[in-house]
Amino acid sequence: MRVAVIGAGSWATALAVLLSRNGKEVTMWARRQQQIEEMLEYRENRSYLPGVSLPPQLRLTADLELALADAEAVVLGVPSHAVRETIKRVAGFLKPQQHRLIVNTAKGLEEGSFLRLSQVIASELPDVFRDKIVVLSGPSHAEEVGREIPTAVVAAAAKRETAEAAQDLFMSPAFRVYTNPDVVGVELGGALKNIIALCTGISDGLGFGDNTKAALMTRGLAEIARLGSSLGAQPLTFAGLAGVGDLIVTCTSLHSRNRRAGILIGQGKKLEEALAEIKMVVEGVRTCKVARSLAQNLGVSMPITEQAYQVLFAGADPREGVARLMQRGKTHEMEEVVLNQHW
Ligand SMILES: NC(=O)c1ccc[n+]([C@@H]2O[C@H](COP(=O)([O-])OP(=O)(O)OC[C@H]3O[C@@H](n4cnc5c(N)ncnc54)[C@H](O)[C@@H]3O)[C@@H](O)[C@H]2O)c1
Ligand SMILES: O=P(O)(O)OC[C@H](O)CO
Repeated sequence: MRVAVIGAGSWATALAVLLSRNGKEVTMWARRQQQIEEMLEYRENRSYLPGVSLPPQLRLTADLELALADAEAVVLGVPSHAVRETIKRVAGFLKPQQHRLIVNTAKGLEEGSFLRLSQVIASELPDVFRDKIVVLSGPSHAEEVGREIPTAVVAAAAKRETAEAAQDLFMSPAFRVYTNPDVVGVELGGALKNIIALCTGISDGLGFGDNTKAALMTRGLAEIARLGSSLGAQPLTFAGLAGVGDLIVTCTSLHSRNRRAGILIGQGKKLEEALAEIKMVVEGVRTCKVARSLAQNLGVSMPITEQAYQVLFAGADPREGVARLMQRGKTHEMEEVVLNQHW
């Protein structure tokens, strides 16, 4: 299968390398010609994925039409805020008979519309492409995938054949792909865990310990599942790779940009300073704003997300945010379940 990878950041590059190694004919598109020149010169994406060689057969271009010209699968690897403008441009070159798979790999929610990214993509494409959209998510840092470190992810699509086509495309000895029909849950798990990763980073930056991190991750997963279920996700999905799996990797890995940004904020840096230092996209920041509004609109309780919002956008002291979480009113651990039973 011929593949166009759209974007040339860390994740797009790691996936383009993986697909090339899988024997696919891959063209990777970057919006800046200068980045293409750099990658052509060094056969390495030094800015976003240093230390990983670009296979000689991987083609590179800043010409979007050329990238899509003979592709059958399109893999979108741009940040969430760029998904709509990118798919709008891509749409102009898509042909229903030729382009059989549209894979989104970004993790986020659209500001303003509150849409999941597969919904954003669907809204910009003719109906004939609806069943070709797949979401690839799960615990997968580019730095490790680029080095062929064993990784397992999940491909979610409304149609089973579509998810299986993505599974066939990406599957390799070091990259195991499961399928899942729950697009809503897989997308929300991938997007919302970034907020919790910022929080565990803040906790680490404040000098708190593993107990605090475990509490944030566990209660974070509870509020992810609460919002997800209210939006139609299957609760069990949050126990899978796109849920707890991605939460674990992002909250504990040194590769995580969200966690690293959180550490800097916990150490006293302003949000803008932290983002400038990380340089790469920190999706949890925008997602926090969107998720907080969604939760408020739906009447869903997300106390950790609320405190993250206060710290990121309202100038709250992170230490006081943790104190407010610790001193909330008493509650059951499984309140949604327990309150509906005799106990
Ligand atoms: N890095 C990972 O390990 C990883 C793993 C899984 C998923 N993701 C997701 O993939 C998405 C991309 O993340 P990343 O890590 O590759 O980011 P990155 O910061 O490494 O790279 C972002 C790339 O997008 C480009 N870009 C920025 N604005 C753009 C625009 N308006 N149009 C087109 N291109 C634009 C940048 O020039 C850069 O090349 C995110 O949603 C992230 O959550 C990342
Ligand atoms: O580096 P992060 O925090 O953006 O996380 C990247 C991926 O989502 C991990 O699966």
